[in-house]
Amino acid sequence: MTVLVTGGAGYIGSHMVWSLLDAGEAVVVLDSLATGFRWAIAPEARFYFGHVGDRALLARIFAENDIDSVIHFAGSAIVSASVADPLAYYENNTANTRTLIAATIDAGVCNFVFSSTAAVYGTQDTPDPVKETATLRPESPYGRSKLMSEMMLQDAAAAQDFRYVALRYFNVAGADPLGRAGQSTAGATHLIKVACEAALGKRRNVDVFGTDYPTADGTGIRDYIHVSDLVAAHRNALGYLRSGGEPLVTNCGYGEGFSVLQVLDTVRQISGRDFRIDYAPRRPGDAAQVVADPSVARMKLDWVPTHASLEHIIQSAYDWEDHLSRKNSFDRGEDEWLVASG
Ligand SMILES: NC(=O)c1ccc[n+]([C@@H]2O[C@H](COP(=O)([O-])OP(=O)(O)OC[C@H]3O[C@@H](n4cnc5c(N)ncnc54)[C@H](O)[C@@H]3O)[C@@H](O)[C@H]2O)c1
Ligand SMILES: O=c1ccn([C@@H]2O[C@H](COP(=O)(O)OP(=O)(O)O[C@H]3O[C@H](CO)[C@H](O)[C@H](O)[C@H]3O)[C@@H](O)[C@H]2O)c(=O)[nH]1
Repeated sequence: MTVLVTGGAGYIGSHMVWSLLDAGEAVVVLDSLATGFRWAIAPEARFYFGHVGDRALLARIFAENDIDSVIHFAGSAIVSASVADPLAYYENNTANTRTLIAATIDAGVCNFVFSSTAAVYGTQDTPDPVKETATLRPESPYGRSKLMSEMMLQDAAAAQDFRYVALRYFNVAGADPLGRAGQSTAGATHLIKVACEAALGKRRNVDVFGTDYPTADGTGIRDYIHVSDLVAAHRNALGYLRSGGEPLVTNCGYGEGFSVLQVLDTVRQISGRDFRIDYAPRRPGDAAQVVADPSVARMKLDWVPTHASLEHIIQSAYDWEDHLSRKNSFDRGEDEWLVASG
């Protein structure tokens, strides 16, 4: 049995591929390399260069491989970019996901794990950890594009022999403890990566977006989850579906929130380096506070996080950033050649 991982050249997908291979699974990756990297895909995985929206390519991939499950990471993931270009987000996150769901069902494959997001919740009435049953008020086209995909999955599962787990990730950060993968995104906007880059002198400063939120220090609060724990939740989701589990939507977060200023202080402590901080207006589409209630994942998926510490997350993100700084230009040249040659 083989697992198709879309977006397997990206940050989270590349960790997933390593984890599946570690567990003895066969893995096929489909990625357009829009934001991912050929070198980030573990060599033992079979790689198809192309788009999730390409129905003919999907049919070929299903025909050429003994796929029993799909894990769908491919997508566009930046909240502010979705505000600037909403239709691009509805196309890549909603329309292309529809194509993939249809091709998966056509191929007779019935297990589907989907990358959803805490951005489906938006700001809630209370600062309590949010449950899956909360009222959904996405504040950005990104959140809405993912929520529509969840709805398609729900409707498809009601009508077909098709089951899914939608994992609503909170803020994913950190890197593979074995140093094989990490977040390499060019022009990254995620707070922990941005702060590690600043600590290493790759950025001039860090902007704090909003100091007037209704939180203890006025800055946004998020639930940061280590990428290895997130990937473990996907492995459990796969096991759950393969043993006949019913469709499930569940949070993936720890249930503890940290403010932007707390994160920046921790990056300073761990790196031992100071960097410039500027206070800036709120970023469009951002919610004040988003913290998970993780009880459904614990109960239904037997998910037991083992990396739940902000210091540990930041240490691994910083180590990866340091590693990236030392990557030589030969690697970059090789990657460009592979993109050009497809
Ligand atoms: N990083 C987070 O904090 C976070 C939080 C919640 C949800 N997510 C979701 O997790 C998924 C992975 O995010 P990531 O942080 O690894 O992002 P990423 O940009 O590093 O990875 C996305 C990968 O998908 C590929 N891709 C994009 N569109 C494609 C298409 N149409 N066809 C084929 N490949 C395509 C990219 O080249 C890239 O390799 C996304 O769906 C994102 O919305 C991420
Ligand atoms: O340079 C920066 C970057 C971020 N922030 C702040 O830090 C917090 C976290 O921002 P990120 O950009 O790291 O992450 P988001 O919360 O915007 O979004 C991330 O988590 C979401 C779920 O909560 C979505 O899933 C989405 O895919 C993913 O990008 C926010 O309060 C943001 O305003 C800053 O102050 N300065």
